[in-house]
Amino acid sequence: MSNNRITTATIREKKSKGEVITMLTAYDAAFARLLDDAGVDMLLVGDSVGNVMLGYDSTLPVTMEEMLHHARAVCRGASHCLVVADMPFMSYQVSVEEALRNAGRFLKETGAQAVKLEGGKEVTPAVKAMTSAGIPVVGHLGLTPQSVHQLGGFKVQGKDVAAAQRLLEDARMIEAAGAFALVLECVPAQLASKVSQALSIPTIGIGAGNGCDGQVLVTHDLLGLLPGFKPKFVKAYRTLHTEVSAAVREYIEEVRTRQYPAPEHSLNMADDVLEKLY
Ligand SMILES: Nc1nc(=O)c2c([nH]1)NC[C@@H]1CN(c3ccc(C(=O)N[C@@H](CCC(=O)O)C(=O)O)cc3)CN21
Ligand SMILES: CC(C)C(=O)C(=O)O
Ligand SMILES: [Mg+2]
Repeated sequence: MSNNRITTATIREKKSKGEVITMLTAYDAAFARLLDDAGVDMLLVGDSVGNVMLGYDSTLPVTMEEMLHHARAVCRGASHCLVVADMPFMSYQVSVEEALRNAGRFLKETGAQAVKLEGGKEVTPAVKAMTSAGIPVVGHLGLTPQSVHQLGGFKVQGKDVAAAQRLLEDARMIEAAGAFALVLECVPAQLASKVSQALSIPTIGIGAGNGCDGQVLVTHDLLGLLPGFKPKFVKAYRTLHTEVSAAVREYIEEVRTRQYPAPEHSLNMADDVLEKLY
């Protein structure tokens, strides 16, 4: 571990100092290097890799092997920020033993420094086993996409009194189980603020308002690389899909009209060698 690497302690300290934590998703080494160099605090190898990179229509089909493959690539590209690997659906629900073994694979086989898993009270035995084994854990409450079929769609969570109270209780239990941070996805801003004040560990919001201790976003959403996907909480800081499309159209046109490759892109042999060719 290098000396200036962001650690779970750095992330906890940021909350006590009132410094806002920044987190983005990464799925490959090239993006990991760009985001790391830009100074983001944490990278999440999200199981959203299923939607964003693998063409699935949910996160449910994503496997351990796929997550390990992407986590390895991200860790090769990231040298300063803290890398968190998302545990895929069914890698931590069956038994605590299986959960612990799978969490351990991320630290052993990829270089990730922490894992993230979705859920409240029901996952606290797994969170305890992991943290007892020295594996830092990030929790995830609110809209938990691995439960999309049970939730009945991608909807804001914790809107009524009972649901809000349950979420606050789950948050307390995840903290007590040893998690060092907690993602809150698609919960009312007022509830996310309350949870953030009630916990000593930092909350990291996505669609959870400005009162969280940090924010996370899917990098491809902030760059506008996925035309058509625009939930209310997404801010597209650029519209790169139009840039990508324009660049590729130019390439196609220049190749077809023999403008590319131009002489400066061609590799030549020496004249005396050329003369000896028949
Ligand atoms: N590219 C990408 N970005 C994400 O943020 C993301 C993924 N993929 N895949 C995994 C999950 C799925 N996510 C989603 C998907 C859809 C909505 C959505 O349609 N939200 C509605 C909420 C409607 C309501 O209840 O009011 C919205 O309009 O914001 C939200 C989060 C977040 N995650
Ligand atoms: C949206 C974030 C929190 C996530 O879990 C993912 O990208 O998989
Ligand atoms: Mg996820």
